[in-house]
Amino acid sequence: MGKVIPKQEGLDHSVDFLREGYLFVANRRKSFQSNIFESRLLGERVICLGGEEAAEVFYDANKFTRQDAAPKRLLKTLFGEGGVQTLDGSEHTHRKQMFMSLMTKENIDRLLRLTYREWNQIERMGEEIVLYDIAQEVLMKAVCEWSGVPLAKEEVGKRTEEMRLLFESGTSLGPTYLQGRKARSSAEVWIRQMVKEVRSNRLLPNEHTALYEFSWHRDESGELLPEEVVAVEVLNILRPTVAISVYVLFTVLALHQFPDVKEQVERGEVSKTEFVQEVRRFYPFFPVAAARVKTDFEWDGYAFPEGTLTLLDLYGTNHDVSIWTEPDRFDPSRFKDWKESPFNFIPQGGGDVDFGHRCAGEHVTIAILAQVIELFTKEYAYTVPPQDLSYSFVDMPSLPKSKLRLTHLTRNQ
Ligand code: HEM
Ligand SMILES: CCCCCCCCCCCC(=O)O
Repeated sequence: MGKVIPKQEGLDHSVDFLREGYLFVANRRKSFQSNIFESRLLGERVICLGGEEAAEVFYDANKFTRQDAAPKRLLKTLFGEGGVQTLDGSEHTHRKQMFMSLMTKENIDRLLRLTYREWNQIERMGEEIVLYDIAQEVLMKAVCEWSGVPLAKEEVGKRTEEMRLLFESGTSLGPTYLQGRKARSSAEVWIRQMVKEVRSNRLLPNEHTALYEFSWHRDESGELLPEEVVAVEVLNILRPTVAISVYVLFTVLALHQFPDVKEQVERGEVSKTEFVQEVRRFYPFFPVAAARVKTDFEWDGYAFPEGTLTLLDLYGTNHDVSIWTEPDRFDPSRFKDWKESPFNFIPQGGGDVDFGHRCAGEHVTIAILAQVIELFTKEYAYTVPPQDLSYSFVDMPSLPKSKLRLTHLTRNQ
């Protein structure tokens, strides 16, 4: 008889999850003094895990499946139906390769040239700007061009807003959630129309762009993907890239709030990449990853019954005291002698990126944020006027309340 998993009593704690957000799992791991506990969420028994060893078992594809793991409400807004996040086994590996074929160094450099050009075309220099909005338009214009997706000037606002709604509405209730669903169906219609035009040679995107590669991708049996799936997958490139705007805010916030660390970067004592790693570790972004137990197994003496929904605490693992000394201190130098493992630093998932569900866009994210550090330490001068820069651990995703207003933004000659 296996060990009993510490259990949070009570009927259903979905409200607690929404009320405690990023700290829901971490709070209970602390109160149970355990890296595993069970609760009831969304009307079913859920096992919650955290820490490096737990991440290792969570990413074992023999133990966990992604089928029916993501809650329906996230499929209707954030992820879409039938995307790579929901696949397993060889079907997943084959579809993941379609994403990873875009992530070559030369293709990422091409995206960086596009984001650099868009940063340098910000119109409202000198006046007050809201960095969250500006960053989203910069990233949207760049990633659409990178992906071969035509985006007319007059539709930039609408399509960027739709991407924002996809990643902001997943955990909202009521009207915002419905706005998120509407944004998803509108965005999918938009891309599906393009796929039709690509497949009838009326629209000719370049090779090595998402629209080209995904429209012509052959699945394992040599078939083209249904166009609604191509739309979901193209949006799995556009939406997360626009979502990097959240990390852009936290990167500029960190430069502002930790001036001594900013000087270390400017003096080269801390590298841009180390700073970016610490931004991805320190700030809350993706809270948990979800999977289901594939077949009964036992880990560390605990029984995992087939079909059980299991959550991995991403934020809490990046702040786990048994992995990180003084986890709540912003200190990029901790990455100088960091013992890298696929399971102890997992802001964008863990495990293997080709054969597992680790984020396909991690290198893109790091590259874009390193460019932001270059811009906001060397190439731009700006003032951060008094504003509410606090961010909550309850909102998912979380943001500085003011969305980071900047004034007197000018380019250093
Ligand atoms: C260029 C930007 C990005 C792209 C193209 C991208 C794309 C993807 C894709 C396709 C997946 C599914 C991988 C799979 O199921 O095999 C994924 C997973 C994931 N991404 Fe990203 N993403 C990007 C940025 C981000 C950002 C900014 C975050 C925020 C923290 C993030 C967090 C995650 C997480 C947590 C997962 C799930 C990992 C898991 O299922 O275990 N991604 N990403
Ligand atoms: C429980 C899931 C909560 C989702 C809130 C954070 C969403 C960020 C998504 C960023 C990457 C992406 O768009 O796939």
